[in-house]
Amino acid sequence: MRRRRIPPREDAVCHVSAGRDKLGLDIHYINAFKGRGIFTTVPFQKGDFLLEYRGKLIPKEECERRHRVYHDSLKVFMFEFKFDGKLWCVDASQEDGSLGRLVNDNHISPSAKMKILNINGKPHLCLFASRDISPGEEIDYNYGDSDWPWRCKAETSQIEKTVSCLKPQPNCIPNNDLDLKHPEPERDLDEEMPQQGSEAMHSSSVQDSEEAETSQIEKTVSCLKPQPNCIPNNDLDLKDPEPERDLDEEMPQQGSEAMHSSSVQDSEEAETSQIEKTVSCLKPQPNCIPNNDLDLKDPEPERCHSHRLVCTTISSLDKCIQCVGPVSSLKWLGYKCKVCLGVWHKSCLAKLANQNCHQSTQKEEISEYSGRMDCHIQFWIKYQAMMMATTAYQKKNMCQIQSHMMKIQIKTSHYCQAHQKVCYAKMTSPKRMNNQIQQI
Ligand SMILES: C[S@@+](CC[C@H](N)C(=O)[O-])C[C@H]1O[C@@H](n2cnc3c(N)ncnc32)[C@H](O)[C@@H]1O
Repeated sequence: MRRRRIPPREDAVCHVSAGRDKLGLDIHYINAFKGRGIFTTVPFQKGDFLLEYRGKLIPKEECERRHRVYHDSLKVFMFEFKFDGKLWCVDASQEDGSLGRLVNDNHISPSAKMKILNINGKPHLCLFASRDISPGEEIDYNYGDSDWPWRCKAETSQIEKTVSCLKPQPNCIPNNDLDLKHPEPERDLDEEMPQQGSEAMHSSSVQDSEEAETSQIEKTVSCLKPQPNCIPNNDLDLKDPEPERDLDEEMPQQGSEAMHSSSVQDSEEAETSQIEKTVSCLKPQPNCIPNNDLDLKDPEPERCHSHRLVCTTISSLDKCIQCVGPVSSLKWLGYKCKVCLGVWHKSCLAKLANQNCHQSTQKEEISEYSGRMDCHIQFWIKYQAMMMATTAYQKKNMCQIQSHMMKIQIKTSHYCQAHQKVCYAKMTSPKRMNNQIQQI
């Protein structure tokens, strides 16, 4: 027997107002690449309200500010849209247990469409079924026309192979470290029933209010999708609205292109080269490795059988043990052994690490040396490796991601959540960030 259908708009208002997700939906871990997704446990009819993309509603200026400080892994949770002639963003980067933020992209045959509903004068991003959906199907929608890294089948299949051994990621990761606030509270239900909401899409574009539901909105709103990894703020330019469309229409094409901002890209490029060096130290780690394991020239081997290195400012009078060269007339940043007080250039240590990298397998080296590495260096290496993995991800080099994760013995499935926590902590204080890295 067919269940009585609640009018979709009414259903949406009800759930939005209550600030809760609908029954009949569940979080599933899919794989290490795609992460989690939302799946149905009951059938849904075409047009049914499914979910609200909940988060913190922020104006354009705050959205731009967060773009500057957020890591790419957080930016994907920023959904920008146009409403009432202004640019808004729902920032769902906080792990708050809501389902909408976990809905994945599908630009080929999505099961849902995003629309903007005006509820009590405020915009709400709501997903509606774009076709009948059977139990067990994934809810997904078109994030918009962007160069989303995951939209490459070859890559995906490669990842499936490479990460097939990884354990599933936990469904909902609470993040207590966030200072971000929750979305707006409940709204009234006694509004008039609109005929349709605007469609919205994830990415750097925007969606408009119901009264301005036009095809243009659909383009701009396409960027509404949980914003792609690195969408520069200037991608938020709004275009003129298009005429309304109902849920049965095909998904609009996204107007804005999602791309990494040049600043982010540049800094990552720069970081990468340094990281390359740093991570290389994960191999036969010279930093804090006993002398007999390395070719380090130790000035006083009998007094220091195991270097304990810290990254610190070195006096201009001290010379690097490895190259024995004067550095500069000023203090320099390098590594000092807390036991023998020997000092090394970072670059010299990196070279040593590279020299030793073929002596044993990486895994053996990590397990052998990681226990002896100075905590400070562990933080640094882990952080750098994570950043490097992020760069690899953005460059669609999945093998490299695997490789970097292996180096620091973090499973890819755990990497995302660990990284997210570190990024949040970084926004608040360096100490917090260090604590997070330490917990990895
Ligand atoms: C808004 S989040 C969706 C939830 C995410 N899967 C998770 O577990 O947190 C967007 C991120 O999910 C992943 N994603 C979304 N759609 C995807 C797809 N079709 N294939 C692979 N990854 C996808 C990407 O990593 C993207 O940055």
